[in-house]
Amino acid sequence: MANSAQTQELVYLVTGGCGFLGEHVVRMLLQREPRLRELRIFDLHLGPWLEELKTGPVQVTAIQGDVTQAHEVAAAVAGAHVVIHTAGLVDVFGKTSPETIHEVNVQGTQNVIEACVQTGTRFLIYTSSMEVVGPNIKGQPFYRGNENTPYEAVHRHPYPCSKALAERLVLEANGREVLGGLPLVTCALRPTGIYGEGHQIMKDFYHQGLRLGGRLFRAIPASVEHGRVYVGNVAWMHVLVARELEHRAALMGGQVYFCYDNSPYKSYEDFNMEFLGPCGLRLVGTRPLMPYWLLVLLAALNTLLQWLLRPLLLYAPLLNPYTLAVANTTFTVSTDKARRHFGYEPLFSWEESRTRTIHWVQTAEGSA
Ligand SMILES: NC(=O)c1ccc[n+]([C@@H]2O[C@H](COP(=O)([O-])OP(=O)(O)OC[C@H]3O[C@@H](n4cnc5c(N)ncnc54)[C@H](O)[C@@H]3O)[C@@H](O)[C@H]2O)c1
Ligand SMILES: CC(C)CCC[C@@H](C)[C@H]1CC[C@H]2[C@@H]3[C@H](O)C=C4C[C@@H](O)CC[C@]4(C)[C@H]3CC[C@]12C
Repeated sequence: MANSAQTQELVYLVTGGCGFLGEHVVRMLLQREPRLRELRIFDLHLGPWLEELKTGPVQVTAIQGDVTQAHEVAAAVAGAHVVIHTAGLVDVFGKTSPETIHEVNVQGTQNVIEACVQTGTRFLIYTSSMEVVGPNIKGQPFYRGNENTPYEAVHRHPYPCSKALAERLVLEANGREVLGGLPLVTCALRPTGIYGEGHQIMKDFYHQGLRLGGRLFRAIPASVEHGRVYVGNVAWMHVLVARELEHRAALMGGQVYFCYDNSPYKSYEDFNMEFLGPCGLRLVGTRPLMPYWLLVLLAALNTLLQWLLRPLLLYAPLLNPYTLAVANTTFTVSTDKARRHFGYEPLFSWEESRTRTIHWVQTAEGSA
C-alpha cells in the first residue's frame, strides 16, 4: 500500500460512513491513519457533521450514493486503495421488506466486490455480524465461542440470512484478480451487539424508561449472557485490519474475525443498566416480571399487529419473535484471533467505554 510509513498517499472509501459504526470508523481513520490522503465517505444519507471534517489535512469527500446502484459504487471505488464496507440495512424489527434487506446487504455487497475488481482496488474489509453465526433458530447457546467453535448456523430472519450471504460473497472473492492483475484481499469482521455513542436502541430504552417514570421492567433472566462490544473498539479493529491487510495478506485474506473487547458478559438488560443506571433509571425485578410464555404471546401479537396495520402505518416495536429469541439466548464470544493475526488490542478499556457511553446518553437526553 505505502512505500513510506509517513507519506500521505492512501485513498480510503468507507461505505455507510454516516451510520452509527461508520461515523466512528471515519473519525478513527482521520485520527489514526497518518498515511491517509483522501477519505471518501459513501452513504445514502450524508450527515451535516461531515462539514467539520473538511477543514483538516486529509481530503474528505462526501459521496451521496446507493450501494444497490452498481455504477454509483464503481465511481466511488475507482482509485481507492482500501474499501471498508459497513453500509447495510440493520433491521430486525420488520421496518423494511426482506427483498430490500437482501438487495442492500447482499446485492450491495456484490456491487462493492465487482467495483473493486473492475477498478483495481485490492483491499476490502467487510463489516459482517455475529448474527452470521447465531443465535440460530433453535435458540442454542453459544458460550465463550471463537471463530472455530462448531455451531449450527441456521437462520430464517432476513437480516442474518443477508449478512451470512454477503459475508460468504466477500470471503469467496478473496484472491480474485483485480484490474492490473493483482489479487483482491478480503476479510470480514463480526461484531457482537455494538454499543456506544450513537447507539439508537440504547437511546430508545432510555426514553422508554423515562416514560415509565424512571423504571424499566426485567423481561429476560439475568443468567442469559450477551457479548457486547464498544463501537470505538470495533472502529479501531477496522482501522487496524485495513492497515495490516497488505503485509499479512496470506494470513488474513479470506478470514473472519469476531470483534471483541473487555466489556463484561451480562444479560442484555443488565448490560444496558451499566449506562442507564447512572442516568437515573432503575431495572425493576431480579427475575422477569412476566412469564416467558406471555412474552412469546405478546411478540406474536406484535407480528400480527404489524401485518394488520401495514396498509395504514408502520408498527415496528422492539419486541417480536425474533428479537425475543435473540435477547433470550446466550451468545458470548471469547477469542484472541485478531490479536494473534494483526496485533489487535482494544483501544478503549471497559471503564472508558462505559464513561463515554454514559456521557453520551446524558448529553443526548433531549434528542429523542
Ligand atoms: N449495530 C450493531 O450492533 C451491529 C452489530 C454487528 C454488525 N453490524 C453491522 O455493522 C454495519 C453498520 O451498522 P450500524 O449499526 O452502524 O447501522 P446504521 O444503520 O447506523 O448504519 C448503516 C449505514 O448504511 C447506510 N446505508 C443503508 N442503506 C444504504 C444504501 N443502500 N446505500 C448506501 N448506504 C446505505 C445508512 O444510511 C447508514 O448510514 C452494518 O453492516 C451492520 O450489519 C452492526
Ligand atoms: C425482549 C425485549 C424486552 C428486549 C429486546 C431487546 C432486543 C431489541 C435486542 C436484544 C439483542 C439485540 C441484538 C444483538 O445485540 C445483536 C445484534 C447484531 C447486529 O448485527 C444487529 C443488531 C442485533 C440483531 C441486536 C438487535 C436488538 C436486539 C435483538
